[in-house]
Order: sequence, then structure tokens, then C-alpha cells
Amino acid sequence: MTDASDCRRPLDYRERARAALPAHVWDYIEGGAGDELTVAWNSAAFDRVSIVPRTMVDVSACDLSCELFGARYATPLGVAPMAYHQIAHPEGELATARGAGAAGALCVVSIFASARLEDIAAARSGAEASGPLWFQLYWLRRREVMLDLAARAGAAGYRALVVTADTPRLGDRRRDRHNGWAVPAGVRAVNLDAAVMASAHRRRPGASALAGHAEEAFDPSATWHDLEWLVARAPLPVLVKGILDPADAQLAVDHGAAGVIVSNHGGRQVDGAISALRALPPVVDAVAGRVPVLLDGGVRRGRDAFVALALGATAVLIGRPVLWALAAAGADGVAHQLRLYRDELENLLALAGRPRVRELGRDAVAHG
Ligand SMILES: Cc1cc2nc3c(=O)[nH]c(=O)nc-3n(C[C@H](O)[C@H](O)[C@H](O)COP(=O)(O)O)c2cc1C
Ligand SMILES: CCCCC(=O)C(=O)O
Repeated sequence: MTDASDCRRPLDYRERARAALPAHVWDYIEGGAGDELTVAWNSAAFDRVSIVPRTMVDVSACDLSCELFGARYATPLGVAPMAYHQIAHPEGELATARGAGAAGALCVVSIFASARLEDIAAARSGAEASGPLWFQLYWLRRREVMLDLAARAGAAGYRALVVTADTPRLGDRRRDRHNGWAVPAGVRAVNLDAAVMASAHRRRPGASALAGHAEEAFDPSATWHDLEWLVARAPLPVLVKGILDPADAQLAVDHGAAGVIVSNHGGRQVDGAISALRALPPVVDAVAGRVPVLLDGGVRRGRDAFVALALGATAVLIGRPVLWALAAAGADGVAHQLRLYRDELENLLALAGRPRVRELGRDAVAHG
């Protein structure tokens, strides 16, 4: 464990986490598909965009709030859905939810969470911890399980569902194959049937047990009609995660999506896929304000969030850096990490003479 105050910027948590975690867990979290080209491109894309500051603007108060589905969210920052937080810290998602809540940030809970979704909601609604929770689904062959989880999430106070569209099968995670990665026996996706999850724990040399599990459990035949099916039965708005092509954004909205998340799964699916940031503006244009557009992938500084918001994202999600902070310092680390992002974003809004997140536009950035 680490003293969170030693970390001055989000990236500082990276080495703390690496030191705290077994190598095969680190590789699962940090790795991507293939040669990890897209992992690198996701964050590099932000470095190619400049900020254009305005001057002589009253920045005595900055407003970081954004609006999603008729509600005001305190910050445009959130935690991306990630499986099995207990591999990073024994308190797992309960700690993540408490930390995100303390920072006023949205938390998207994975279908493979290692805590019951109801318990995560309860951890979140403690005295200090509040703020929105969303729940993420994969396209399972057993559709009735998706509906059951959607109903449970609605009953537990989650505010939206996210259905991940970029995983008809798992990307080729070479580090996991090399390590013969399997989910450790003590860490369970407790919202799903233990019998269904058994294959995720079955170690085989030279293979990823998760890839085998995905092949067994995920439905590779899902299309836009299935989205209509889900939207018609879900008690909550449904966002589609994993959109990179503007035509797909259009189709998602046409088939009932309440929002889209521009994402290449943190470079873990298609190696060489377009970076999330580069994909964002055409998607924003195609959606034309009909639904919110979010982004994840490579957001490593408050500045990166500023750039994505300026290019049309309503909010941004943060993946690996949250798990780094969780591994290094539990709930306090997650809260601190999200505050580092928030404070950097707030400072930049003031310095760049653009005090309101909701008014950030493309004029705030330049390419190159
Ligand atoms: C360890 C790990 C587990 C993940 N599990 C899921 C998941 O269960 N569902 C999902 O939709 N995306 C999952 N993702 C993808 C993230 O939601 C997100 O798209 C990605 O991590 C964002 O990129 P970043 O890590 O560069 O911030 C996972 C990513 C990581 C690193
Ligand atoms: C079987 C899916 C595992 C979680 C995931 O999406 C990931 O590792 O990227």
C-alpha cells in the first residue's frame, strides 16, 4: 500500500500498481491485443492536439458539471467498466465505488464485477459516497440472464445500462496467452452463475481462460435487432459501448440507443484500430446532438479529458488508471486519482479561459 499523497499526477500510480501486483495480474490489466499498437495510439492521440486559451474571461468560478439523461452530474469524469476489481484489491468494486462516489464521479460497474451489484450500490450510498452508477452488459448467449441483470440494476438504483458491442469474441491478448491467464480462484464474477463462470478459472498453458470463457458465453451473432430487443425490455436507458465508425453511431441511435461510447476497449480488441480520440469527431457529427457521446481510451491526464470534451464528448471514462490507484491505495487511492484528474481539468478550464465544461467546443483545441 502506498501513501496516496505521494502521487501528484494520474500516471504516478502506474508504477505503484506494478510493484503491488503479481506480474500476471499486471499483464492482464495493462495489456492489449496483438502488438498493442492501439494501446499506444490511444494516449498518443491526445498529445497531438493543442489547447487554444482565451483571455480576459471571468474564471472566478468554473463549472465542471454535465447533463446526462436529464440529471446533473458533478463532473464529466467516470470509471470505465472493468472486470474483477478484486484482482487489484481485496475490497474490489466496493472500494472503487466508495472512492468514485467520494470524488463525485460516475462509476460504470462491469457484468464481471467481483461484488454483488446490490452491495456495490449500498457501498456507494454511504454518508460520503454518492453519485451515479451504471451497469455494463455483454451480449450473452443466455439472453434471459441479461434481462435479469438489467432488472436487478434498475431495482438497485443504477441509472443506465451500457451494452458492449466490440466483443463478439475476446481480442488476442498475447500476454495472457503467454501467462496461461485465468481468473484467480478466490475472485468470482458473483453476479453470474458459478457454473457458467467455471471456464474463466480453468488454467491451460498457452491459452487465456477468459478468451475460452468468452467463446462459450458471448453471442457472436448479435446485431442491431438485438439492441432493439434489449431497449424494449430494459428498465433503464441503454448506451452502446465500443463505437468507432460514424455509421455505427447512426445505427445505434436509429435502433434505440440512449447514448454511445466511443471506445476501442482500451486497445484490447482490434490491434491497429483507430484511436478513440481520432474516432470521436465523426461520431459526434453523425449523432448530431440526438444522444450523448462519451469516450474512453488513453485518458491519462486532466488535459486529455479537456481535449475529448472540446471535441464533443459529454463525459469521459477512465479505465486502467483507476485500477492502478485501487491496487496502490484502495478506496482512498481511487478517490485521490479521480480528484487529480478533476483538479487538473478545473485548473485548465480556468487557465484556458473556458470556465464551463458544457460550453467547451472545437474552438478550444487545434490539431498539431
Ligand atoms: C482490466 C480491464 C478489464 C476490462 N473489463 C471490461 C469489461 O468487463 N467490460 C467492458 O465493457 N470493458 C472492459 N474493459 C475496457 C474498459 O471499459 C475501457 O474501454 C478501457 O479500459 C479504456 O481504456 P483505458 O484503460 O486506456 O482508460 C476492461 C479494461 C481493462 C483494462
Ligand atoms: C471476458 C471479458 C473480460 C473483461 C474484458 O472486457 C477485458 O478483459 O477487456
